[in-house]
Amino acid sequence: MTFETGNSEAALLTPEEMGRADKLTIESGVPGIVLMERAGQAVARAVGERVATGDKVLFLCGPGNNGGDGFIAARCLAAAGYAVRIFVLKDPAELKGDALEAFERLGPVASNQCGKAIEGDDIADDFISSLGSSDLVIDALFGAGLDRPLAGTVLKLVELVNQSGVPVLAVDLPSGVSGASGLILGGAIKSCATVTFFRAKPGHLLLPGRELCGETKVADIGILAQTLEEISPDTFRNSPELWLGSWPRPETSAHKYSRGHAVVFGGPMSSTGAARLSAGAALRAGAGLVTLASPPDAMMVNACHLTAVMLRKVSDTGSITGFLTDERLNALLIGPGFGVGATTRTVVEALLAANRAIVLDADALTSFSEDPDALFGMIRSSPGPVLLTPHEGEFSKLFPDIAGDKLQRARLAAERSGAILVLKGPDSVIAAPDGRAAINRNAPPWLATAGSGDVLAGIAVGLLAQGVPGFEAGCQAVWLHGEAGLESGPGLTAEDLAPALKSVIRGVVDKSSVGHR
Ligand SMILES: NC(=O)C1=CN([C@@H]2O[C@H](COP(=O)(O)OP(=O)(O)OC[C@H]3O[C@@H](n4cnc5c(N)ncnc54)[C@H](OP(=O)(O)O)[C@@H]3O)[C@@H](O)[C@H]2O)[C@@H](O)CC1
Ligand SMILES: [K+]
Repeated sequence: MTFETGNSEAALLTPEEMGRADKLTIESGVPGIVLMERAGQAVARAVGERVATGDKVLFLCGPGNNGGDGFIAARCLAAAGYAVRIFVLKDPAELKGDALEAFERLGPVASNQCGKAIEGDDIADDFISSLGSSDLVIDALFGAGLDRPLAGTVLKLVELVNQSGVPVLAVDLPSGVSGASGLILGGAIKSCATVTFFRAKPGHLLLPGRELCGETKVADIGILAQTLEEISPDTFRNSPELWLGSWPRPETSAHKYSRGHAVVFGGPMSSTGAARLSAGAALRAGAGLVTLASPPDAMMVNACHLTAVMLRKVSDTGSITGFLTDERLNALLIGPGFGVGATTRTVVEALLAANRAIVLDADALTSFSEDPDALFGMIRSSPGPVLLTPHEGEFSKLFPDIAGDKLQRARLAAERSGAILVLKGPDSVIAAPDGRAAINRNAPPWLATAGSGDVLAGIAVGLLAQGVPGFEAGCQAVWLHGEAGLESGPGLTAEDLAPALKSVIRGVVDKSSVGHR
């Protein structure tokens, strides 16, 4: 993979990769304590945006460098006139390296305002009384170095902070949240804001971690973007920076055939709406033409509801194969409302043999629950890009033995199936067999409504028809779908999404046109 500017801006770093960025920067001549100063000062600025001079700010500082960032911020805020109180987890005599240096830089603040959060196996009384009267808590217990579940008195401490109702600002990550996976290890701080450094971490975007971060701010601490070339991260925030370069911008001379022809395979008379939702979305996503391929019994009901989307009768696999001899039909979608069973498996096999870009959704996935390997074998022999768009239920049927966090599971499933995996949900993950993965965060909860997935699959096939590569098409589709959900607002139904795409696409086109006018 070439590491381009967009990738750099959208890159997410695991705690391990962040450690490498830190190490490379230190090796290039920037001392660790300088990075810690910048990190601590960024935290102090974020505090200054939330509480006023004179307010009581309580610091909880852990034994590592996360605690060190806390000491720096505490020194800056004390100097600025805030009523700072610092509680350390371990005896300061046990601090090492940059964290020790940061503690020493506290000077007189250390002797006047510092106490222990834990005495023996109990939470210190002094901490409990200070917590109740604080205006803000700074969680500088654990960040990237969290390596086991919170337990014992530390867990009690975290629970006490959460129960206090005092707002919390987290340094790097809310303590207890894994930066790599967003999972909660044992228990975790619930913060209203988080300040992280250089680049966000997967745990800031994946649930449940994302919900505990509050508003996440990424502070520049002087680590250069070039550092990423060495690290070559393969996890990204799903945002236009990642895929704007692949956005399908029609040439001035474009005609409808040059913008691709998507085909959506629809189901029987009793379930035709899903495929129509998909077809309408494919057209909105920019495919030049969209045809709904309908079984004979559903022709009338489809004909009554379609206008710009074309209709074609296909009665069996033979007539589908005949239809696909038209090579202009370059992207196919099957699944929404199609029906589950042997016929679906046969049609999917024919489509995968037809060497087109394909989206397999809903019933097309469920039909292979008994024998997913048969599907993966066919995908591997199909030269065109294949997108699988399961929700969690469909995923667990196709990949019953794949466990782990959402990012790991999507990656493993993409590798096993040979397809681009779009694992849907409030934090959808798009993963490619080559290891790239993107995490989406713009989907509002009101997108969880009947037909919403059919629209997503339709957007994806519309983008594939325009020649967008598989991974980017998956990322673009998920992002556009989320934005359309935001644009439509609470109370939306799936029918609202395709119309809402119009202004969303205008926004992307405006961004992608910069420099092209
Ligand atoms: N990288 C960068 O570029 C920069 C990084 N910076 C900052 O450094 C932070 C990372 O620092 P870090 O590596 O020292 O780890 P950190 O999060 O302080 O925790 C380690 C300590 O926690 C302990 N511990 C762990 N789990 C525990 C548990 N469940 N329960 C109890 N204890 C537990 C563990 O203890 P031990 O295993 O030794 O008992 C160890 O002592 C990073 O988040 C950011 O804030 C900035 O300064 C700017 C530049
Ligand atoms: K923290």
